[in-house]
Amino acid sequence: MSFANLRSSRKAKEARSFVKDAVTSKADENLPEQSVVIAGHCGTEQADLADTSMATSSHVSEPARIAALQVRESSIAGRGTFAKAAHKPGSVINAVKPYISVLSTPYLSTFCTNCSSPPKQDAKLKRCTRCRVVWYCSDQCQTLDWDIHKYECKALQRWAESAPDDAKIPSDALRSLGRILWGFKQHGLDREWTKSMTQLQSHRTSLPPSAFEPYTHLAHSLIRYLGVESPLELEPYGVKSTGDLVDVISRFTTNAFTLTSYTLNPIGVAVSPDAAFVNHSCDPNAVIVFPRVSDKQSTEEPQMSLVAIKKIPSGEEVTISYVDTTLPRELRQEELKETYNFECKCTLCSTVQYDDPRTAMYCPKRCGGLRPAPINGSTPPPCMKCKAVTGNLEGELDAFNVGQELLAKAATIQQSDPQRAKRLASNVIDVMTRAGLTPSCHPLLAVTRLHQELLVASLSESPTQETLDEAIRTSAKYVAGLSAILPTGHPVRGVALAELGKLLAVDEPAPPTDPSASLDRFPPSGSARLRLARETLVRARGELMIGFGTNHGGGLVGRELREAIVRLENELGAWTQGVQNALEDAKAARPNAHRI
Ligand SMILES: C[S@@+](CC[C@H](N)C(=O)[O-])C[C@H]1O[C@@H](n2cnc3c(N)ncnc32)[C@H](O)[C@@H]1O
Repeated sequence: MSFANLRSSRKAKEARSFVKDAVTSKADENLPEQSVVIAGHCGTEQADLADTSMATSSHVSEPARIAALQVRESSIAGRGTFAKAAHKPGSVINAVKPYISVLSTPYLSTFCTNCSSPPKQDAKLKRCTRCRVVWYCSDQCQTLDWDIHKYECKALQRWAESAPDDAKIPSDALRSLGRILWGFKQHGLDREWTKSMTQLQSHRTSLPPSAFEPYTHLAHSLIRYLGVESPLELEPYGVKSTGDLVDVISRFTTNAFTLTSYTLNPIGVAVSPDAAFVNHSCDPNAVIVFPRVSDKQSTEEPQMSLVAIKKIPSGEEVTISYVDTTLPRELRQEELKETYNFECKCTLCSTVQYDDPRTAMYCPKRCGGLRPAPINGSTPPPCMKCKAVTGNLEGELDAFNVGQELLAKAATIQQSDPQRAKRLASNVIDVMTRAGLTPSCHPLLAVTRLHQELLVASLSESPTQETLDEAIRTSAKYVAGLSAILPTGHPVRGVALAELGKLLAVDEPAPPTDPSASLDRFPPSGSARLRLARETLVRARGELMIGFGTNHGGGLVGRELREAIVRLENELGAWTQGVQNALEDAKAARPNAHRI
């Protein structure tokens, strides 16, 4: 069930709330200064929305972004991107529409192929009537995409005619490569578009043997998808040899970004030379996000935005992470080697991190200290505070192995059998927690995330108090784990906090009749819960203003939260007002009571 549905159930209750007068919103007082008028109890909704779009449409202008960055030789690797001015956390260093973006197959009918937006409210996407594969939110988006889709459309139809039933739509990689090559043909081989794309790094001469088979397979499929029958027919695409074809594929795999929805769900692939010269660090000073810059549909979306999450002095190299930085060193290194062909030597990777939260366990004697997770075949590391060593090494190693195995299993069946996946996740969490893993330790953090997603998805139109509270507790554990690893303002942290805040703000289906009984339990009930929801949402919004860019108003999630905070303010006001009314009513009914 979506948060939107849960929110609408809260709205129904608001209509029944016992407010006497309009309640003044206090949300403004706690929101960052640059935020504009908040849609509130008075003021027309239209006027407020206009303000919002004005504040958020001022993303980086063309001259500003050219002035902001410099690409030059880097001490990390090859070419790197350097800041030409100082940046604060939340500063949008660059925001551009990618050269190509492609939606993953499950999202083709839910997002527009041109602007990656979901349909406007009460509207539907329109499908291309010829290939019946891609969908658009407007005629304008369809027209703009036609330059490339005119080639793609025929290729998709041809592919479907000969493909088996379960592969009627080519993979994301194949559709992306098709768009890159048609781009070369459409723009011209001597044009800026093509030149920028062919300047991107290729690993053709240093590909590991493990890449030969997938590359060969992709090359064959690409030739079939393009519908070419002889090598000569590849020349208009700038491909004159097998080596050229390997270059195209390698440039794509080395420089592609995951296209995400505004809440960070992966929905496809994007490539842009404007972002491709940013090197990797496991402790980066910036992120790439797709925040949705304006509340309005825009053909300029998706805006691929490079946002500072730490202070970046002028002249410093800008870095992002190519992989999930909540993973421990070995797993990050494995993925970087496999996909990007390098060994990371950043500080996090090259120095021994005894206190790395990604591998932290509690002291076996529970003295309050932490210790690194044991590794198969090595002496178990002692607690860093009291030096105690585990007496249950085998049990702990088992917990890690079982955790990793069951995480993979639960992830595989999460769509087909969510109930079983939920039970599996819950059991694994128990095993790992009993073994002493901290909430940030891998794979406990990953299983907690999966469990939280499954719990939220299973909340029905009328969730029970028990299921809602369990979702809140799991969300809180996930936020705690993330907060130990990611810096303040990291967009993943901001979105996780926003999810927790929204869950806390959902109507309690069956709150305890005596609210004082819930004072020391988590989550609390009644007004204490609403206050916690508000605090969490305000904190989330502060972090989103960094992670999705201050100029972007914290992205669409940040802008949505601003409205959620106002609604909560009103409701909290209603509680206070209601209690006051009740006290006044009681006093009026007993005029002489105070004389007793
Ligand atoms: C998206 S490109 C980044 C720009 C690249 N340095 C260039 O000169 O075009 C990714 C490639 O850069 C190199 N690279 C990026 N970050 C690196 C790092 N931290 N250590 C080593 N190589 C890195 C790797 O070869 C990787 O496949």
